[in-house]
Amino acid sequence: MPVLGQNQYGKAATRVVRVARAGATHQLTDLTVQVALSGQLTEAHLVGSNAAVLPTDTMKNTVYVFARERGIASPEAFAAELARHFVTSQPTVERALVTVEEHRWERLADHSFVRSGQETRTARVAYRADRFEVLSGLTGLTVLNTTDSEFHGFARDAYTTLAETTDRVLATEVTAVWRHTAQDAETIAAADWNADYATARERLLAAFSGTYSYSLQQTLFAMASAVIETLPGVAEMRLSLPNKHHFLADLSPFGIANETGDGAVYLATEQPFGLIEATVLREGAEQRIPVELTSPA
Ligand SMILES: O=c1[nH]c(=O)c2[nH]c(=O)[nH]c2[nH]1
Repeated sequence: MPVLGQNQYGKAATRVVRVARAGATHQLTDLTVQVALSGQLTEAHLVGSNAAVLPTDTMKNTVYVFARERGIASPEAFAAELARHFVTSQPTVERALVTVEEHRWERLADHSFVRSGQETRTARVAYRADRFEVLSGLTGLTVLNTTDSEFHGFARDAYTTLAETTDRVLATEVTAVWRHTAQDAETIAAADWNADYATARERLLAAFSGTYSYSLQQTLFAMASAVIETLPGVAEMRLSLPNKHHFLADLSPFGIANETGDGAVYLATEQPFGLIEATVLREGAEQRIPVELTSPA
Protein backbone atom coordinates (compact mmCIF):
# COMPACT_ATOMS: atom_id res chain seq x y z
CA MET A 1 0.00 0.00 0.00
CA PRO A 2 1.53 3.36 -1.00
CA VAL A 3 1.96 5.89 1.78
CA LEU A 4 1.12 9.59 1.65
CA GLY A 5 4.13 11.87 1.83
CA GLN A 6 4.42 15.65 2.19
CA ASN A 7 1.22 17.35 1.18
CA GLN A 8 -0.28 20.79 1.33
CA TYR A 9 -3.15 22.53 -0.36
CA GLY A 10 -4.52 26.00 -0.62
CA LYS A 11 -5.46 28.88 -2.87
CA ALA A 12 -2.83 30.31 -5.17
CA ALA A 13 -2.77 33.69 -6.86
CA THR A 14 -5.48 35.55 -4.95
CA ARG A 15 -5.12 39.10 -6.15
CA VAL A 16 -6.29 41.71 -3.68
CA VAL A 17 -6.15 45.45 -4.25
CA ARG A 18 -6.96 47.71 -1.32
CA VAL A 19 -7.53 51.44 -1.46
CA ALA A 20 -7.23 53.46 1.73
CA ARG A 21 -8.79 56.87 1.27
CA ALA A 22 -9.01 58.68 4.56
CA GLY A 23 -8.42 62.00 2.83
CA ALA A 24 -7.73 63.27 -0.66
CA THR A 25 -4.45 61.33 -0.84
CA HIS A 26 -5.26 57.69 -1.42
CA GLN A 27 -3.05 54.69 -0.58
CA LEU A 28 -2.98 51.72 -2.92
CA THR A 29 -1.90 48.21 -1.91
CA ASP A 30 -1.78 45.51 -4.56
CA LEU A 31 -0.99 41.95 -3.50
CA THR A 32 -1.00 38.44 -4.84
CA VAL A 33 -1.52 36.02 -1.95
CA GLN A 34 -0.96 32.30 -1.79
CA VAL A 35 -2.16 30.12 1.08
CA ALA A 36 -0.94 26.55 1.64
CA LEU A 37 -2.21 24.50 4.57
CA SER A 38 -1.06 21.15 5.88
CA GLY A 39 -2.17 18.97 8.76
CA GLN A 40 -4.49 16.03 9.23
CA LEU A 41 -5.25 15.38 5.60
CA THR A 42 -4.50 11.68 5.29
CA GLU A 43 -8.18 10.72 5.19
CA ALA A 44 -8.85 13.28 2.52
CA HIS A 45 -6.23 11.71 0.27
CA LEU A 46 -6.81 8.05 1.12
CA VAL A 47 -10.56 7.72 1.44
CA GLY A 48 -11.96 10.97 0.11
CA SER A 49 -13.24 12.33 3.41
CA ASN A 50 -13.40 16.11 3.24
CA ALA A 51 -14.16 16.57 6.94
CA ALA A 52 -10.77 18.25 7.47
CA VAL A 53 -10.67 20.06 4.14
CA LEU A 54 -11.39 23.76 4.55
CA PRO A 55 -12.25 24.77 0.98
CA THR A 56 -9.64 26.76 -0.88
CA ASP A 57 -12.54 29.03 -1.80
CA THR A 58 -12.80 29.91 1.90
CA MET A 59 -9.12 30.81 1.98
CA LYS A 60 -9.66 33.23 -0.88
CA ASN A 61 -12.62 34.77 0.94
CA THR A 62 -10.55 35.09 4.11
CA VAL A 63 -7.91 37.08 2.25
CA TYR A 64 -10.53 39.60 1.14
CA VAL A 65 -12.23 39.82 4.55
CA PHE A 66 -8.91 40.33 6.36
CA ALA A 67 -7.85 42.96 3.84
CA ARG A 68 -11.17 44.74 4.32
CA GLU A 69 -11.45 44.55 8.09
CA ARG A 70 -7.86 44.55 9.33
CA GLY A 71 -6.13 46.38 6.52
CA ILE A 72 -2.72 45.55 5.10
CA ALA A 73 -0.05 47.12 7.30
CA SER A 74 2.72 45.24 5.46
CA PRO A 75 3.03 42.03 3.43
CA GLU A 76 4.69 40.35 6.43
CA ALA A 77 2.04 41.41 8.97
CA PHE A 78 -0.81 40.48 6.63
CA ALA A 79 0.70 37.06 5.90
CA ALA A 80 1.33 36.45 9.61
CA GLU A 81 -2.29 37.26 10.55
CA LEU A 82 -3.63 34.95 7.87
CA ALA A 83 -1.26 32.11 8.71
CA ARG A 84 -2.11 32.24 12.38
CA HIS A 85 -5.82 32.45 11.65
CA PHE A 86 -5.93 29.19 9.68
CA VAL A 87 -3.96 27.23 12.27
CA THR A 88 -5.77 28.57 15.33
CA SER A 89 -9.29 28.36 13.88
CA GLN A 90 -9.15 24.89 12.30
CA PRO A 91 -8.16 22.06 14.67
CA THR A 92 -6.92 19.86 11.80
CA VAL A 93 -4.62 22.50 10.30
CA GLU A 94 -1.13 22.19 11.77
CA ARG A 95 0.85 24.49 9.56
CA ALA A 96 0.01 27.42 7.32
CA LEU A 97 2.29 28.95 4.76
CA VAL A 98 1.24 32.30 3.36
CA THR A 99 3.16 33.91 0.54
CA VAL A 100 2.58 37.49 -0.52
CA GLU A 101 3.87 39.37 -3.53
CA GLU A 102 3.42 43.11 -3.50
CA HIS A 103 3.19 44.82 -6.86
CA ARG A 104 4.65 48.29 -6.70
CA TRP A 105 2.76 51.36 -7.78
CA GLU A 106 4.42 54.76 -7.82
CA ARG A 107 2.34 57.77 -6.97
CA LEU A 108 1.47 60.09 -9.85
CA ALA A 109 -0.97 62.30 -7.97
CA ASP A 110 -3.33 62.05 -4.98
CA HIS A 111 -5.40 59.33 -6.57
CA SER A 112 -3.27 58.34 -9.55
CA PHE A 113 -0.55 55.72 -9.76
CA VAL A 114 1.81 54.24 -12.30
CA ARG A 115 2.95 50.66 -12.07
CA SER A 116 6.69 50.72 -11.36
CA GLY A 117 8.73 48.30 -13.40
CA GLN A 118 9.09 44.65 -12.60
CA GLU A 119 10.15 45.07 -9.01
CA THR A 120 8.15 43.01 -6.54
CA ARG A 121 8.35 42.85 -2.77
CA THR A 122 7.78 39.40 -1.28
CA ALA A 123 6.94 37.94 2.11
CA ARG A 124 6.52 34.33 3.14
CA VAL A 125 5.26 33.48 6.59
CA ALA A 126 4.96 29.99 8.05
CA TYR A 127 3.06 29.37 11.28
CA ARG A 128 3.10 26.15 13.27
CA ALA A 129 2.86 25.31 16.98
CA ASP A 130 2.62 28.95 17.98
CA ARG A 131 5.84 29.90 16.17
CA PHE A 132 6.33 31.98 13.06
CA GLU A 133 9.05 31.97 10.47
CA VAL A 134 9.14 35.18 8.48
CA LEU A 135 10.97 35.59 5.20
CA SER A 136 11.05 38.94 3.44
CA GLY A 137 12.36 39.52 -0.04
CA LEU A 138 12.27 41.14 -3.41
CA THR A 139 12.54 40.17 -7.05
CA GLY A 140 13.05 42.07 -10.26
CA LEU A 141 15.36 44.75 -8.87
CA THR A 142 17.58 45.44 -11.88
CA VAL A 143 20.84 47.31 -11.33
CA LEU A 144 23.87 48.16 -13.43
CA ASN A 145 27.35 49.58 -12.83
CA THR A 146 29.13 51.09 -15.83
CA THR A 147 32.57 50.61 -14.25
CA ASP A 148 34.35 49.47 -11.05
CA SER A 149 33.94 45.86 -12.14
CA GLU A 150 36.78 43.53 -13.15
CA PHE A 151 36.87 39.82 -13.91
CA HIS A 152 40.21 38.10 -14.39
CA GLY A 153 42.52 35.54 -12.84
CA PHE A 154 39.84 32.88 -13.28
CA ALA A 155 40.42 29.15 -13.66
CA ARG A 156 41.03 27.96 -17.21
CA ASP A 157 40.72 24.76 -19.16
CA ALA A 158 40.84 23.73 -22.83
CA TYR A 159 37.45 25.35 -23.48
CA THR A 160 38.11 28.72 -21.89
CA THR A 161 37.90 31.60 -24.34
CA LEU A 162 36.63 34.44 -22.10
CA ALA A 163 38.85 37.51 -22.24
CA GLU A 164 40.09 38.92 -18.96
CA THR A 165 38.79 42.37 -18.18
CA THR A 166 39.72 45.11 -15.74
CA ASP A 167 36.76 47.32 -16.61
CA ARG A 168 33.38 45.96 -17.56
CA VAL A 169 29.69 46.66 -17.20
CA LEU A 170 28.16 44.70 -14.32
CA ALA A 171 24.40 44.23 -14.33
CA THR A 172 22.03 41.95 -12.50
CA GLU A 173 18.40 41.48 -11.56
CA VAL A 174 18.35 40.88 -7.83
CA THR A 175 16.26 38.18 -6.22
CA ALA A 176 16.71 38.34 -2.46
CA VAL A 177 15.13 36.50 0.46
CA TRP A 178 16.05 37.21 4.05
CA ARG A 179 14.97 35.43 7.21
CA HIS A 180 14.06 37.21 10.41
CA THR A 181 14.88 35.84 13.85
CA ALA A 182 11.49 36.99 15.20
CA GLN A 183 9.28 33.97 15.88
CA ASP A 184 6.68 34.99 18.45
CA ALA A 185 3.46 36.88 17.84
CA GLU A 186 4.34 39.90 19.99
CA THR A 187 7.66 40.58 18.28
CA ILE A 188 6.07 40.13 14.89
CA ALA A 189 3.19 42.48 15.70
CA ALA A 190 5.58 45.13 17.03
CA ALA A 191 8.07 45.03 14.13
CA ASP A 192 8.18 47.82 11.55
CA TRP A 193 8.31 45.58 8.47
CA ASN A 194 8.07 48.45 6.01
CA ALA A 195 10.98 50.33 7.56
CA ASP A 196 13.08 47.15 7.67
CA TYR A 197 12.24 46.43 4.05
CA ALA A 198 13.22 49.94 2.98
CA THR A 199 16.51 49.61 4.88
CA ALA A 200 17.30 46.22 3.36
CA ARG A 201 16.56 47.45 -0.15
CA GLU A 202 18.64 50.58 0.37
CA ARG A 203 21.58 48.55 1.78
CA LEU A 204 21.47 46.14 -1.17
CA LEU A 205 21.55 49.02 -3.63
CA ALA A 206 24.26 50.93 -1.77
CA ALA A 207 26.46 47.82 -1.58
CA PHE A 208 25.94 47.07 -5.26
CA SER A 209 26.96 50.55 -6.33
CA GLY A 210 29.63 51.02 -3.65
CA THR A 211 31.52 47.75 -4.00
CA TYR A 212 34.53 47.72 -6.29
CA SER A 213 33.90 44.31 -7.81
CA TYR A 214 36.24 41.52 -8.89
CA SER A 215 33.29 39.20 -9.51
CA LEU A 216 29.56 39.04 -9.03
CA GLN A 217 30.26 36.49 -6.28
CA GLN A 218 32.16 39.12 -4.33
CA THR A 219 29.47 41.72 -4.95
CA LEU A 220 26.83 39.25 -3.75
CA PHE A 221 28.60 38.70 -0.45
CA ALA A 222 29.02 42.45 0.05
CA MET A 223 25.32 43.08 -0.65
CA ALA A 224 23.99 40.46 1.75
CA SER A 225 26.57 41.36 4.40
CA ALA A 226 25.49 45.00 4.30
CA VAL A 227 21.93 43.98 5.20
CA ILE A 228 22.95 41.55 7.94
CA GLU A 229 25.27 44.14 9.47
CA THR A 230 22.55 46.81 9.46
CA LEU A 231 19.47 44.85 10.55
CA PRO A 232 20.05 42.94 13.81
CA GLY A 233 16.86 40.91 13.30
CA VAL A 234 18.05 39.32 10.06
CA ALA A 235 19.63 35.87 10.48
CA GLU A 236 20.43 35.03 6.87
CA MET A 237 19.98 36.25 3.32
CA ARG A 238 19.84 34.26 0.10
CA LEU A 239 20.67 36.07 -3.12
CA SER A 240 20.24 34.91 -6.69
CA LEU A 241 22.06 37.17 -9.13
CA PRO A 242 21.88 36.50 -12.86
CA ASN A 243 24.84 38.02 -14.66
CA LYS A 244 23.19 40.22 -17.28
CA HIS A 245 26.12 40.18 -19.63
CA HIS A 246 27.11 43.31 -21.55
CA PHE A 247 29.72 42.42 -24.16
CA LEU A 248 31.59 45.03 -26.15
CA ALA A 249 30.13 44.90 -29.68
CA ASP A 250 32.67 43.73 -32.25
CA LEU A 251 32.85 46.56 -34.76
CA SER A 252 36.18 45.44 -36.24
CA PRO A 253 34.52 44.25 -39.50
CA PHE A 254 33.86 47.95 -40.11
CA GLY A 255 37.32 49.01 -39.08
CA ILE A 256 35.83 50.72 -36.01
CA ALA A 257 37.51 50.41 -32.65
CA ASN A 258 35.13 49.77 -29.75
CA GLU A 259 36.92 49.63 -26.45
CA THR A 260 35.95 50.30 -22.87
CA GLY A 261 35.76 54.06 -22.40
CA ASP A 262 33.77 57.00 -23.64
CA GLY A 263 31.07 56.00 -26.13
CA ALA A 264 31.67 52.25 -25.91
CA VAL A 265 28.84 50.19 -27.38
CA TYR A 266 27.66 46.95 -25.74
CA LEU A 267 25.66 43.96 -26.77
CA ALA A 268 23.26 43.20 -23.89
CA THR A 269 22.49 39.49 -24.09
CA GLU A 270 19.59 37.75 -22.36
CA GLN A 271 20.66 34.12 -22.72
CA PRO A 272 22.61 32.21 -21.73
CA PHE A 273 23.34 34.03 -18.48
CA GLY A 274 25.62 33.34 -15.57
CA LEU A 275 23.75 32.69 -12.34
CA ILE A 276 25.47 33.45 -9.06
CA GLU A 277 23.69 32.31 -5.91
CA ALA A 278 24.62 32.11 -2.25
CA THR A 279 23.31 32.31 1.27
CA VAL A 280 25.06 34.67 3.67
CA LEU A 281 24.54 34.01 7.36
CA ARG A 282 24.89 35.92 10.57
CA GLU A 283 27.62 34.12 12.48
CA GLY A 284 26.13 31.12 14.25
CA ALA A 285 22.81 31.28 12.37
CA GLU A 286 21.24 28.21 10.83
CA GLN A 287 20.81 28.04 7.06
CA ARG A 288 17.06 27.67 6.61
CA ILE A 289 16.04 29.56 3.47
CA PRO A 290 15.20 26.91 0.84
CA VAL A 291 17.59 27.29 -2.10
CA GLU A 292 14.81 26.62 -4.64
CA LEU A 293 12.97 29.67 -3.36
CA THR A 294 15.24 32.14 -5.10
CA SER A 295 16.30 30.18 -8.19
CA PRO A 296 14.70 31.09 -11.49
CA ALA A 297 12.30 28.40 -12.76
O1 LIG B 1 31.40 37.90 -12.00
C1 LIG B 1 31.53 36.88 -12.70
N1 LIG B 1 31.58 35.67 -12.09
C2 LIG B 1 31.73 34.52 -12.80
O2 LIG B 1 31.77 33.41 -12.21
C3 LIG B 1 31.82 34.62 -14.19
N2 LIG B 1 31.95 33.71 -15.19
C4 LIG B 1 31.98 34.38 -16.37
O3 LIG B 1 32.09 33.84 -17.50
N3 LIG B 1 31.88 35.72 -16.14
C5 LIG B 1 31.77 35.88 -14.80
N4 LIG B 1 31.63 37.00 -14.04
